Amino acid sequence: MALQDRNRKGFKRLLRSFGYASCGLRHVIRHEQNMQIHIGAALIILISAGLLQLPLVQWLILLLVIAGMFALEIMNTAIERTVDLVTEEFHPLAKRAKDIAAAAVFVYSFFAVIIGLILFVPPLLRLIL
Ligand SMILES: Nc1ncnc2c1ncn2[C@@H]1O[C@H](COP(=O)(O)OP(=O)(O)OP(=O)(O)O)[C@@H](O)[C@H]1O
Repeated sequence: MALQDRNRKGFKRLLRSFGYASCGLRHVIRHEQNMQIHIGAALIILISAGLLQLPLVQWLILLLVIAGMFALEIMNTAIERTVDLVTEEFHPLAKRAKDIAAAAVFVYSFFAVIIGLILFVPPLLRLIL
């Protein structure tokens, strides 16, 4: 956002903010392999949920988990870019910051997989057995 826009209010500013956000989103989708993997996984999960006709509450849980995953990956990328802006030299604190941001994604992914198993294994077993 241009610096002089920061004090402006109103619909135009809101629209401009959406524009900047979609620019950031496009960047992450284009340049982050992990984000592409998350999108692929989310599509497979949503199609599977449709095929298994999961109940509404389980759909809502899935959507929340998927949205959280996307948002966390986007924040991780923002932290990576910020660290790169501060230094492109090797620095222990740069490593620490990036590793911790990656750990946040890892922890969330771990629990997302557990939630996925809890939601999908019972209907899959019912289908198979
Ligand atoms: N400036 C730096 N100083 C020290 N270590 C760094 C620095 N930049 C990156 N690293 C180390 O390299 C790892 C990978 O960093 P990089 O910026 O390539 O992210 P990445 O693993 O490609 O993440 P993603 O795949 O999500 O883009 C970091 O987690 C960190 O351990």
